[in-house]
Amino acid sequence: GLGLSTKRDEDFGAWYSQVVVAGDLIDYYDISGCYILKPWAYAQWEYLKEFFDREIKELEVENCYFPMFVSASRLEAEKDHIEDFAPEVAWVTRSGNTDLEVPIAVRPTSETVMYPHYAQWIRSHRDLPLRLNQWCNVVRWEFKHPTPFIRSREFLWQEGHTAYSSKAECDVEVRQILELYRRVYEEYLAVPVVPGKKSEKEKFAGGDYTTTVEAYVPGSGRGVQGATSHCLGQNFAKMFNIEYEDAKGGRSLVWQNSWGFTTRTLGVMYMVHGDDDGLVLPPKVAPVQAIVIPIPNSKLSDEAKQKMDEIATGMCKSLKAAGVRSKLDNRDNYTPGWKYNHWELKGVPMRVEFGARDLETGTCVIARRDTREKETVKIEDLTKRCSELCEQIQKDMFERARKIRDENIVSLTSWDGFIEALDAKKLIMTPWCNTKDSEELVKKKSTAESTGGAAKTLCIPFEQPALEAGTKCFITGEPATCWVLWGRSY
Ligand SMILES: O=C1CCCN[C@@H]1CCCn1cnc2cc(F)c(Cl)cc2c1=O
Ligand SMILES: [Mg+2]
Repeated sequence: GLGLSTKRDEDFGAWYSQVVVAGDLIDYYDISGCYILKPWAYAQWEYLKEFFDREIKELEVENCYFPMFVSASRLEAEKDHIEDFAPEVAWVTRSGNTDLEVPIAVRPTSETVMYPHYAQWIRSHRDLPLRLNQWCNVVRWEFKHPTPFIRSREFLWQEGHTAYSSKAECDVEVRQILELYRRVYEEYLAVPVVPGKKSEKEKFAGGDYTTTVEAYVPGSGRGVQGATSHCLGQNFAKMFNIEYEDAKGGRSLVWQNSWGFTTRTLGVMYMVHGDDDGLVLPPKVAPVQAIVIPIPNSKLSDEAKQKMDEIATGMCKSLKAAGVRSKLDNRDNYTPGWKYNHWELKGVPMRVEFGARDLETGTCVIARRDTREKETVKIEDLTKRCSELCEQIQKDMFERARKIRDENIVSLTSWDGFIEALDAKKLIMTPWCNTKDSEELVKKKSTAESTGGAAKTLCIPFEQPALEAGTKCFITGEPATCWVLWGRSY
């Protein structure tokens, strides 16, 4: 299309940087790693937020808001918790021309902001469970190459922080939230994900275990962590002395979870579904699902043109009434061709073309953005057809992405072919002994034997293929205890 000068399969990174601007999602900003989320992107974030917020409220989570500033003393409450994160903490050191006595950190995540107050608020078992969530921004001064939505120095997210009196309750909630993240990806973004458990090396070190939903980006062949739901165990309860008087009058530490998803979700969707003509939005998150474009021609009389406009306006009205988000583009300063290209770049799922001939035949044409298929329908059937197509397109986009994802996962039982598979943009399932050393070894070997970047474990899928007795780990030859998914990742 007019907007993109790089083809997706030519240079995926360059294509992506262009498509997020041509699709009117972001504008670049004069501070590296920071981006402006324009309304077309923000509306999509709101659809995800609306779904997730409604669902967590069903789970009796309450929203709140904590300050974005963290004192150094609190942030450094647990040295080893933050030592490897320290380089990415942003600090406020002065106001105006006056240095602050003590620098203040900008929240990179809110455990150290919230948990001193959890310790104050939770005194008795009657104060449990405590289930709080906040929708906010966080700042992490990343040094890896920034990528819009995928890796930025400030991003929007939700962070849930819950406290229970038993590990069993935590284990249940961790998976309830992870299922909501799976639905965000598979039901809203039409992106297939692999739910699983992070390895000891890849998990959140401050927690007990981390669960994740892992997506696959065909254009780069990389895996990408989609969202995380951690069981923190009692680690933070010990760190922040969050203890309570239990029903038997004894003292107990709480058990905690924390979970989050971010605006990265949108970037993953753009990468998975976009094409050489721009974004391709799943209807569930498309701010406009059907764009109506009347195509008057010069031979038409004024009253005929007027008639066309009235009918097109009527189409939008009845589409909206049927719950299809529609918009009329009857601007007279752009040609139909320009408009087709414009709305294709933005990824609008359906275009309704209404031309002079259609005026006589009482028809219009629906053009699908995902498959480019066109069909002519009677105007009185338009609304019903567009509603059906919203569901059909959503389903077809998901199925197509899942087929491509499944075709790009290979199984290997030895190191042979591992590098070739990575270089062929595949993810790799292998039998594994599940040790930190073996994961270090794969990282080292994949760095040494290829230039495309190291491989890491993405997750130990909850859906485990059969593991025959005596199966060996693909890298150490030790007895394998599970199947694990490897890949290069963002
Ligand atoms: O992933 C989530 C879901 C939502 C709530 N938080 C957890 C853990 C966050 C890990 N993490 C992630 N990044 C961090 C960056 C930092 F600079 C510091 Cl000081 C700490 C961290 C850090 O703890
Ligand atoms: Mg990080």
